[in-house]
Amino acid sequence: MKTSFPKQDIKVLLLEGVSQNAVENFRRAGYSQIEFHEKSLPEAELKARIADAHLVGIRSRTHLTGEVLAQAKRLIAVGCFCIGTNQVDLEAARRLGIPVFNAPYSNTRSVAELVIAEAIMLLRGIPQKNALCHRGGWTKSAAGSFETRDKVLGIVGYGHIGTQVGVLAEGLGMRVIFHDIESKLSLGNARASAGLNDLLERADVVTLHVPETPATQMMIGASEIARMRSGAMLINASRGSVVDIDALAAALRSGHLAGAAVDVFPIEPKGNDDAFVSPLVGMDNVILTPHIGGSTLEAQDNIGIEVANKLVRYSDNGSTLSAVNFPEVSLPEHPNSRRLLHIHKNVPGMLSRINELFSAGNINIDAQFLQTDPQVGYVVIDVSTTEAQAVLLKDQLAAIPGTLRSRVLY
Ligand SMILES: NC(=O)C1=CN([C@@H]2O[C@H](COP(=O)(O)OP(=O)(O)OC[C@H]3O[C@@H](n4cnc5c(N)ncnc54)[C@H](O)[C@@H]3O)[C@@H](O)[C@H]2O)C=CC1
Ligand SMILES: O=C(O)C(=O)COP(=O)(O)O
Repeated sequence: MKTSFPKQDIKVLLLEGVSQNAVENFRRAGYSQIEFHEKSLPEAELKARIADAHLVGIRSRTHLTGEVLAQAKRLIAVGCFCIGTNQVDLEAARRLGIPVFNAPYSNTRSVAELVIAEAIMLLRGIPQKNALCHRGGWTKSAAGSFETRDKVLGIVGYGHIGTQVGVLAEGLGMRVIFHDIESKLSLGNARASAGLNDLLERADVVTLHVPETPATQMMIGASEIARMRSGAMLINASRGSVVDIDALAAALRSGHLAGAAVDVFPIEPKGNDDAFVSPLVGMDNVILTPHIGGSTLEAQDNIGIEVANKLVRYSDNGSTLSAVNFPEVSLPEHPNSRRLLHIHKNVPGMLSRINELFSAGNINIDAQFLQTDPQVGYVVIDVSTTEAQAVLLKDQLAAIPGTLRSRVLY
């Protein structure tokens, strides 16, 4: 499909070492201006690089704040090559008419496998035994070592990852309980707990799989940790903001908790050359991993394809299917029509003002797709007209008060 704005002029900015599959997908789709960075960029450089980018791809480390997005004058869409979208100011993006996409499933199995491996390791006391062996020590003892069979695994956040952890844990013979703010179908023999406190009081191992939201910030603080069973273990592969890390360190030091596995931190290094600092450093009974829950080659390769495809589809066709902050429109192609996009504030009378333009110009609408959310309306209009007339219509559409964006797609 030949787009009205030439694809070779569309600048794609990819950060944080997203999979080369993404680069290849963009190239295959005809995009040639691809700027690739292995790391996230310091804020000043990010603002400079994003200023003329049309599509940007990030992972969990790059913060697209309202201030950064305000610099991105040409940005048409954001791709989060991960699950979490808390690093993007989704409201600011929506107000600017910028849809944000992510990969909601591709790395979930990788996280679930890591969590199960960690549960086994923690229950056996392997982190401290391993550390001691490396220092020339030897603790051949069964004290503090347990099988997973019959132990209670408490899952906080029973979504895509939490449910998979539950299924794998039941395969090992664990008893699974979960807590979620939504009512959820139990898989296998898993049972909903009577609330977070009930789960904390009953579980031998607690694992966190909630997104970062205002409600989950510091969800596990000193008083929640105090409720956990003496000798219990905590696994956090969700977000660093969910756990009060100082309270966790104190509980591990005092021996109230026997161990922990932590993959995500309140402050994480920008890239592999930067130092990692945490109150948990140096504790033998803690497994520390550098936010690699979703970092397997399988997951990253699939995410590269999935998110690049979503960005290409929006850029080529206007489809916003599975956008996380935007009305979702999935569109068939009408190659013999011209396609116009109009993104606007969702205020009364907008559609009639749009349609007046077409009837005034005596232009037949071949197809029209509209979706709204409380803030934004997104309408796609396919019309039989010349390119020059489509450009004129785009300018007229842009002049309607409340317009956020208007484009001729092809
Ligand atoms: N360590 C890593 O590399 C990775 C970390 N993650 C993190 O894991 C999180 C979870 O991922 P998914 O399971 O795919 O998300 P999901 O959206 O499928 O599941 C999250 C669940 O948490 C529940 N929830 C939300 N707020 C809650 C609250 N206040 N209390 C209790 N439950 C609550 C939701 O209802 C939902 O069922 C992501 O948001 C991301 O932050 C995801 C992938 C990789
Ligand atoms: O998918 C997520 O939400 C993750 O936390 C993984 O983030 P990453 O792509 O490894 O920076």
